[in-house]
Amino acid sequence: MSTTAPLSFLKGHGTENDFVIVPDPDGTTELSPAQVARLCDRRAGIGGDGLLRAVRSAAHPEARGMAGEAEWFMDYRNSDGSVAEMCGNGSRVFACYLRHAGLVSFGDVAIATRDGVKRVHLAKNGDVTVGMGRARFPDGQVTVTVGERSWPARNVDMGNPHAVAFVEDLDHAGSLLSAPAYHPADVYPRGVNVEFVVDRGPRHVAMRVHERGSGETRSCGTGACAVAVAAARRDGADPAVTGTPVTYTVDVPGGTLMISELPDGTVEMTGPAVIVAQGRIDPDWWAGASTGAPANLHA
Ligand SMILES: N[C@@H](CCC[C@H](N)C(=O)O)C(=O)O
Repeated sequence: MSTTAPLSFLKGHGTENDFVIVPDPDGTTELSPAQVARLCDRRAGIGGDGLLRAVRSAAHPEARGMAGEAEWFMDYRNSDGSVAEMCGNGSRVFACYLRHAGLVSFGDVAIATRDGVKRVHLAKNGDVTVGMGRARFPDGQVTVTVGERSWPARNVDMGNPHAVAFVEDLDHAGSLLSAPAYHPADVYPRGVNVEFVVDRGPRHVAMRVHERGSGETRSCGTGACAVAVAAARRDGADPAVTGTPVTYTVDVPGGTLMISELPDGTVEMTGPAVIVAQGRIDPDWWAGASTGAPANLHA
């Protein structure tokens, strides 16, 4: 069901991965892919790399089973309206929204996501730490290509799929206006997020990312985790073997994330998150957005 009622919204970002936030506690504002794309449109809408709908877990069929553990479900969508399993930066911004709205306090909060319950810690200095779960390394050799250049990529699953390519220069990834090609073509049946990585120093890397469903973004939390664990394995570091955590500093165009892999194999991500604005959607514009009237795209 699509709503025609005016919506309230907020806008927030984590290391400049930015989101439209739609509070919908009772789960009555189901958004179609076209409506999400309109809201995320940077010229004809509010603008964002993605959208976070905040629904009580008990009120959402995908989250009802997690309601005992996590009161709130993060219904994440990419800016093209597609659904993704998980969004790392989104989970930090989502927790920040819950605190901003007075729904939780600083400290620990559990959030239901399509990749299960995530434990988040909200520090008073603005940093937000998320327990991202374990990285998985699906089998398969992958090659990613941009223009004339190709690189071997590590296949990393952080709840959502990532291809991590170590490159000599981040500029070699080009403009990233379109999605990098990958081979074999059937390795990611539901698409993939592609990270390009260079070394900056000991356990310090920098990356660019092309996100499935959103294009190039200025940060990707699941991507930074995938990059950190891929870099650790490349560097011969495995906390499960040594029994000590391994931490990488990951620079993204929009800031810096700290990623730690713990001896139990779980990954933690720490970085800033902020709410920057709130408001109401104009009902006339929303009626047009809901009926599919043409938006003023790329005017
Ligand atoms: N920006 C996100 C990832 C969002 C989902 C991704 N585009 C996908 O389709 O898997 C993050 O911070 O993790």
